[in-house]
Amino acid sequence: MSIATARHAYFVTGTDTDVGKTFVSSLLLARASSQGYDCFAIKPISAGCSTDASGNLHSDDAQCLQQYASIKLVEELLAPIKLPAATSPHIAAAQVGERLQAGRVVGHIRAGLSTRASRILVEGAGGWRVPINMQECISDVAKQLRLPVILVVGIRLGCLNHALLTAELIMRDGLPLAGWVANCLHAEEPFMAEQIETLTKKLSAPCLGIVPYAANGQVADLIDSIRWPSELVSPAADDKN
Ligand SMILES: Nc1ncnc2c1ncn2[C@@H]1O[C@H](COP(=O)(O)OP(=O)(O)OP(=O)(O)O)[C@@H](O)[C@H]1O
Ligand SMILES: C[C@H](N)[C@H](N)CCCCCC(=O)O
Ligand SMILES: [Mg+2]
Repeated sequence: MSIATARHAYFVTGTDTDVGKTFVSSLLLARASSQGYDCFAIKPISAGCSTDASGNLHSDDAQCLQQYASIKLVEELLAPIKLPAATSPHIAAAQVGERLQAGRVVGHIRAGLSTRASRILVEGAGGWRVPINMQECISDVAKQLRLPVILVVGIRLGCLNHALLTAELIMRDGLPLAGWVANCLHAEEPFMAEQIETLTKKLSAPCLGIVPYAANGQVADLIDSIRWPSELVSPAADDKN
């Protein structure tokens, strides 16, 4: 049974590509689903898609997000732009003779956002300043959408600089940083606790969770390691937002 509450939508970015944006988004969706919320995620630009036997492009990220969503979007809303090359979106688009435009990407996302749900995520592509063409970045898409941002920090050497720079740019771009997630990419990481403590002290947004390394890649056991930003306020305020 689903529960109807206020609608909370977030743009999910990361300190880099491969830091766990899809993994953490899946976890948030699994948590929202388990709590009875209607939820889904959109992956507006998928680069590095495989081609199936019928010649159709397939986005692993989109399929993963769809698996944990309680609302199943049609493909055109779930993953509107699919590109074969596993590289920056502007290069992947040029490879197929296309040029992406932030305004058009936003149009696709808005179509998806018109679907009714109370918990929604939009997963970026790579990090905050990844180009989608030579003038615009994925951050311009987030800016036009005016969505609060969730920053996934892949905990590894170098993440402090990447996280602090990204948070600074998100705020300079005028968007609220709704929270950040420490995602443990490795089972063992020297000074992991110290790195997370540093981020907790230096980032001016709440830590939504410390997601442990999942040796089996399963998210089901981890849904209590993370919170939606809306859970940090009282349940009454949550419904009014
Ligand atoms: N906490 C974790 N435990 C175990 N494996 C993880 C964890 N977080 C991420 N991974 C794995 O790391 C890889 C990269 O994660 P993911 O695909 O979520 O990154 P991403 O930031 O979404 O990348 P992209 O920029 O391509 O969208 C995946 O194989 C994922 O399963
Ligand atoms: C193909 C990859 N998995 C992502 N979807 C796109 C990553 C773009 C990174 C660009 C960069 O920062 O150099
Ligand atoms: Mg991803």
